[in-house]
Amino acid sequence: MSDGAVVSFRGVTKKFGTTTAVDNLSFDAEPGRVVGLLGSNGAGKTTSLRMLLGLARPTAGYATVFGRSYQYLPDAARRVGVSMDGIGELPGATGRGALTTWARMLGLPKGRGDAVLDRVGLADRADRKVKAYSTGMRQRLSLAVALLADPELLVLDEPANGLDPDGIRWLRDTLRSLADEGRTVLLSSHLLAEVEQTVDDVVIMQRTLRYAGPLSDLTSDGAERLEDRFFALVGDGTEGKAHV
Ligand SMILES: Nc1ncnc2c1ncn2[C@@H]1O[C@H](COP(=O)(O)OP(=O)(O)OP(=O)(O)O)[C@@H](O)[C@H]1O
Repeated sequence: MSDGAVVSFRGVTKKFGTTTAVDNLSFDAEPGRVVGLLGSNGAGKTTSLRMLLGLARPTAGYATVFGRSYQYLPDAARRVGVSMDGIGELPGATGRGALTTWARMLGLPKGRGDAVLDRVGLADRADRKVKAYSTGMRQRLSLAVALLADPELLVLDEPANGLDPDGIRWLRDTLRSLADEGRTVLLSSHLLAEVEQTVDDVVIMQRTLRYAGPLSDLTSDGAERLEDRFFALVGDGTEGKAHV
């Protein structure tokens, strides 16, 4: 682990029966950086994030947050904000109601929900039922839940999915300002064009690690596009029926 890494993967492998979803994955996420975990559909991104959060057990290797396994990290639910399908969803509640419930569970003041609703641009739709939200509004609400406890690390699984161009720009600016505040953001995505304008560092995986480091090193300071480098590293989509 490098000194002070917020997230570390070391030789992480996950097998589901005879399928190897993740194979010997190692990388670090450094403080104050926006790190994009990139890969085609089925590359193992969500499985990797689930292992980081203690939701799946590695077959080999280990992943840590702030130097510890998530399940042994004191105050983990406050220090690590998570946006991932199936986590924090309360479709029968209103946006405000869902955040109030989560704030209570995290031992936070009730007003905290309104603060994050404002930050994600949902204040004027706070009293609508979540089940009536569009996909983009659900993404914003999910980020609001992740931000509730003012976490040092955000782990976001495909946060750009379902956002319109305005939403993508909003997400980019929001993630940048979160990193400027000293937070670390680890996000997964297969939307290369959006990621290219958002992240500082990239981790490209296709079951195994293909690249980890600054985006600028990969794209020769803008001379090459991320998409071209991505396909050179993972193949053209025929391997594992990749689709990006
Ligand atoms: N619980 C599970 N049981 C069996 N196989 C699984 C399970 N979870 C994931 N897999 C398999 O592991 C591989 C990696 O899946 P994963 O969801 O991590 O990929 P991903 O990169 O997040 O893909 P996507 O971009 O499509 O969400 C796939 O082949 C998937 O079918």
